[in-house]
Amino acid sequence: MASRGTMFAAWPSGRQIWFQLHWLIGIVAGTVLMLIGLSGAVLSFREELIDLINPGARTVAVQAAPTLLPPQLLAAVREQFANQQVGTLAVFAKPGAAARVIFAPGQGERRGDTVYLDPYSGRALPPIAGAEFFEWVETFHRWLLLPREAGRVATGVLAACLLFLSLSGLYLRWPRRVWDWRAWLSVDPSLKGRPFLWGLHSVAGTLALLMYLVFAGTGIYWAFDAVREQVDAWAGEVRMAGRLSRAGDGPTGTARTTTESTTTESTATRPTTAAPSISALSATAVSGAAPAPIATPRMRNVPRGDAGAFYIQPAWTTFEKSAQATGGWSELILRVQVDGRPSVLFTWLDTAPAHERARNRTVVSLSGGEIVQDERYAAKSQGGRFIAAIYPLHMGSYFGLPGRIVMTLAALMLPLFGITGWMLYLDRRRKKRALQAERTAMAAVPNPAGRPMSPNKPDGVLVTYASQSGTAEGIALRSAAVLEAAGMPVKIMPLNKLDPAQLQDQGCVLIVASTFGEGEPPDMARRFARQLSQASGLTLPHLRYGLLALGDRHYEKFCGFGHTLDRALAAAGAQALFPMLEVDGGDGEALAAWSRQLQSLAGVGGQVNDLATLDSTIDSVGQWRLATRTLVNAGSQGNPLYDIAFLTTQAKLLNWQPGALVELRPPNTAVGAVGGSNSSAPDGTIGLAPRRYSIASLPQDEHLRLFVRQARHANGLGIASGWLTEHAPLDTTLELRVLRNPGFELIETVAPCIFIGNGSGYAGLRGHLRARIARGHRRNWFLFGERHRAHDAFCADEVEQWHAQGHIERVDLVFSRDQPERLYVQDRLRDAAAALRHWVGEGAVIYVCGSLSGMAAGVDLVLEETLGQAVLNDLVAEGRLRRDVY
Ligand SMILES: Cc1cc2nc3c(=O)[nH]c(=O)nc-3n(C[C@H](O)[C@H](O)[C@H](O)COP(=O)(O)O)c2cc1C
Repeated sequence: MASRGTMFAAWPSGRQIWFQLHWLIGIVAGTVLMLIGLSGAVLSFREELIDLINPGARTVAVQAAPTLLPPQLLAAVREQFANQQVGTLAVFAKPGAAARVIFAPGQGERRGDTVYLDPYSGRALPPIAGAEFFEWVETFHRWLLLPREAGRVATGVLAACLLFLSLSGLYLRWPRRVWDWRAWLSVDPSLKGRPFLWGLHSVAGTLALLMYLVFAGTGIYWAFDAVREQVDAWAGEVRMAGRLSRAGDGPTGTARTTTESTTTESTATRPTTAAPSISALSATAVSGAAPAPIATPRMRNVPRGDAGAFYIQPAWTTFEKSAQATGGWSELILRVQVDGRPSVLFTWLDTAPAHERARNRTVVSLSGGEIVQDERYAAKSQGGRFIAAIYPLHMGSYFGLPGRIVMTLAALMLPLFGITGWMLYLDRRRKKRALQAERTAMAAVPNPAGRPMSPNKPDGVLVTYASQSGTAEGIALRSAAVLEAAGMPVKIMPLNKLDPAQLQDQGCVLIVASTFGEGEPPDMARRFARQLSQASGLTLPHLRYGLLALGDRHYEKFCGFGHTLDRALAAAGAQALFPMLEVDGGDGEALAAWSRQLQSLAGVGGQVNDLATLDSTIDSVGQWRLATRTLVNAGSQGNPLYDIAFLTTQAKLLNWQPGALVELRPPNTAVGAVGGSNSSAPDGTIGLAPRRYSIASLPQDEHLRLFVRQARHANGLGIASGWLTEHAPLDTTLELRVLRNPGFELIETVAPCIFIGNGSGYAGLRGHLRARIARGHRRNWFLFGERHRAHDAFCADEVEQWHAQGHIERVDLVFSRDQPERLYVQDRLRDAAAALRHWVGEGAVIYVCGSLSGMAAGVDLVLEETLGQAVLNDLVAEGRLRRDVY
């Protein structure tokens, strides 16, 4: 058993570690990032959406009269909202644009109310709808609805995760043809399954990479004080005390627009205004240390003044003069500062600002009306401008509307990522679980012949695999199990545990290798591939090898790595046991060919059912109760055939595709019960290896039905079939695994179908027939063989009834021993050659289920005779000849 230990994966390579981290972080953080992306997309057009919901609520009809100036507006506010403290007042030069007041928050409130004012009269406009929703979205986007500090760190960590995912994703998808744009940006829509998802995921990632780096970088900047301070310091942006109260420029600064600043990119010049009337407000109304109108962590303790309570006319006049001297303003926010010397802070944009955060800040003393600070965007250093651009870069508004659209699309793509990433992960997990089950099954199988498992012995086989997502590994494991079951000494190990030089010691090696990237080896096999390409003096004259290459024909280099291996082994003098087999997706025919090769290598017959379903994948595993068991061929010359039904209490298990298989492992007691033993099992099988049967029912039947032929040997009944048909008491509960059977699945088509089979093969055909009938497809031809009508016509009643009802167009039941000469399915098919050609000409799909040697081989021959090899090849290539034979 020592050789089994080598089945487990070797130490992962650096690339595999990156991959593991990528999906781990992707799964953990990706889900929240999806929501952050969605909320960001909603916020990016918040202003437009609010205007859409509230048409005209933030603009009034343009009048010839001048608009009120801030002192007048504040007076109007004071009249209408006597009990409220004004936090900030925003005014806009754009004609008709409403002014906006944000009041200081009340006790226990996070944010004060927002009121829009008619700029001509100062009258409060009706409240706008939807603002609260956007605030909620913003709270989620910036703090995940957590308390601010904790939320800020949490979003910062998520931003760091996004950065990691973007960079590791870039590394993992780095194409070999770096200069070919297609390698980076095209995804073939004809790909299916995992390759398609992978393509979508990586191409979308490439497209959005730059935007994600911006999202992540800006997010990290806002989240962590230390980072921000460091970046500010590099940029030479030293914060002055007064700067702490910058309106609308909080540390996170994003999406402040509705409440504190504006995204308007208006270049409108300020309209002509009349001389302001002086507010009658008294300077004695100073309210000292009012709570911060809009508290941000760093602003919390800075006292604020109630702007409405101050006589700000002198300060306004000074500001006006100063701003007009440099061309005027397009929008401004004013706030009274009472920490230290009372002053008014004007945060404002020029008439043609570079972007929404190209702000100027002017602080004017309240008492003397002189300028205390005047910080102009135009005078900022490169570093200062860079810091100011962080928010517009995050929003995309730095590049105007196109930039905003691009960033919004990138944010919307985060869910696409999350979903494709999750799908890839779930697919991988499903495969991993299936593989784990295979490994466990392998580990449980005793060495049947009791021989030492030395692959170095001439009759020993080394099975090795190169797999990215588990398909090749699964096939390798099942291949090894099959060879073991046939009594061959087998050793299995992944290719990353092998050194090309080690092959010199092997007599026979079977390799199952998939292709990844662009015709490249899977990650796990890169080292081996590199060593092989460098091993110029490698000679392997004693080695015989069989190669199964997995790939997808939609890729330019179909089975590229398989070909690389094949060439290298041949060049080293190794002998191919058979020409390399290529598997495109779940190509049942290629796998059946591999199965036959395994069978001939092992020198056994009768095990092809296990082999032909090498690429099966598990749909479900669950407990089923053996409910009924009926002998359906009493008096037959053949072995007894039982119709067996299982029931389950778990409704979710009632889910499979027609053509699916069920796998069961008889309990240990079955060996004793049927009187067999591992080593003496006459069919070369090993005791408790799993057995597979076609499912004859559909999920809507609410039971799982099998037709099981009881195997009889000189020393007793077959272990599984004997247990199932005779020894297992009714109501026994056992675990069944339902497996997909890709090579035999029903094709969804209105084209005609021909169903050919014999014996217990009826089970596989019955599921298909039932499904076709349920879907209203009547162009079905059923051609089936058994021995005697008197005893073996177990399916005749229902099939003839379906025929009479018109569900099956043509039925041929062939009873081989009911007439003097033996007559089989293939003979009837030959007689019906003209009809066969006609049906195939109409696009028919042919399903064959039943015995391999007796029936399927004969049917193959007739198909070739009747249709010709070329048509037969086409049928196989198009997946129109589907077989489940054993
Ligand atoms: C990202 C990616 C790249 C692939 N590149 C190729 C290729 O270049 N040539 C090819 O024939 N198949 C290619 N395939 C298809 C795989 O080889 C195929 O799906 C195979 O069954 C995977 O087996 P595994 O699960 O053992 O890795 C690619 C699949 C993916 C997901």
